[in-house]
Amino acid sequence: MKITQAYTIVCAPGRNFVTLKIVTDEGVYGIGDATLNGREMAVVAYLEEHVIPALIGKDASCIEDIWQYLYRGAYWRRGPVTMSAIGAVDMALWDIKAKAANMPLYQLLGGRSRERVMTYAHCTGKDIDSCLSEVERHVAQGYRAVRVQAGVPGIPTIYGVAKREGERYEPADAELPAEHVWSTEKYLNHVPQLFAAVREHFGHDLHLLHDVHHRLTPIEAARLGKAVEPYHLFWMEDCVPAENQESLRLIREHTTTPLAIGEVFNSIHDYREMIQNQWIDYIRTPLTHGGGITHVRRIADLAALYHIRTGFHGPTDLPPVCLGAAVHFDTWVPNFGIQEHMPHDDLTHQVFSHDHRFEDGHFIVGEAPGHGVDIDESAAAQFPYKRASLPVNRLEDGTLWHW
Ligand SMILES: O=C(O)C(=O)C[C@H](O)[C@H](O)CO
Ligand SMILES: [Mg+2]
Repeated sequence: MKITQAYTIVCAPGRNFVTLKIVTDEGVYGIGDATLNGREMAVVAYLEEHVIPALIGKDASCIEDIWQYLYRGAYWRRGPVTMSAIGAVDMALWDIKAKAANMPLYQLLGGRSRERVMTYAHCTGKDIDSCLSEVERHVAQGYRAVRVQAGVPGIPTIYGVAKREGERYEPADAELPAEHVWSTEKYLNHVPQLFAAVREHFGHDLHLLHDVHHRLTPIEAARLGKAVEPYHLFWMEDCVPAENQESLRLIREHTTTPLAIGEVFNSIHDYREMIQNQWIDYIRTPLTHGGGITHVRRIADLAALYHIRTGFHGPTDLPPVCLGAAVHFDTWVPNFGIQEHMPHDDLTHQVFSHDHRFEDGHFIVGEAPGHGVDIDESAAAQFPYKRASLPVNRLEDGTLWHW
């Protein structure tokens, strides 16, 4: 089964998405996601200039060899642009293989390990009270797990909190990066109050998650982890930027709050030290940014040796293609933890169809061959690309701060 054609489709039904379509001489095609939020066109250029020309004529069934060719065979390895490009190819090839075998992807991966996939929703509010209403709304929809983020008194804008009540937040909310102000002290004093209020109103059965978006130093993260221990979070996410993996050791030594990390990691090497030292509890890399199913499966297998589970990134900036493939992966992977779920809006669903369904806080995988997601190219053409950027952060004295 030879690859005869491959091309990218860039569209912005509400926000930017990059899709790779690979077509074979047998008429079977596959779809892969190449969306790297705020850096979309860098991946398009990498695919069009360096990957697609090398794919034409290759045997689409040789997923492993093509992966090795694009990764091991490249002088410049790793990094989000390269790994997202490889991820898109890999996802499309698994889609093709599963369609050719007339199987849903999860069957090809090894079959189901569970009936349904637990998800967590985003609950945000400008203050604690509006956050509590959002939690109530999501619990009424059936969610068993919620990520809770609230505005902090004295900080004008907090990333990850919707601008208006009942809305989603948009990570890439301006053509050029907006500038936010950050105060670690105000944040650290406020978050424990938020979780105390949520536990007081909703009891102890609901799973609670929180995302720090890399804003803390290791000792500050240790302080936050300890402070929220009475509210037993499901996880505290991305509490530090982790170029230095060893920083997780310090946090781990101080707190029993479980730690999730890695939505910006792209390779098993970004995790190796922290997995082998058991400094984390959940891996976050989505299939797109981690080189696809072939590579993320290896990270998950390494993690499983140390009781570490998956908790894939799934905001609206990852399109239904990535989410659809993730639902198959989540249905199969033995060490599944949870799946992030930020529902896409109607515009996105005009462009992408999917076969999985959402029920009672869970995803149920579909039975259509492949990963079950397709793109309507003429609908996509109605929504052209628009440059959009994530914000930057400065401390109150103007110092540029971490993501
Ligand atoms: O969903 C999350 O956990 C996020 O942190 C969202 C990210 O900030 C967003 O995807 C950045 O593109
Ligand atoms: Mg996050």
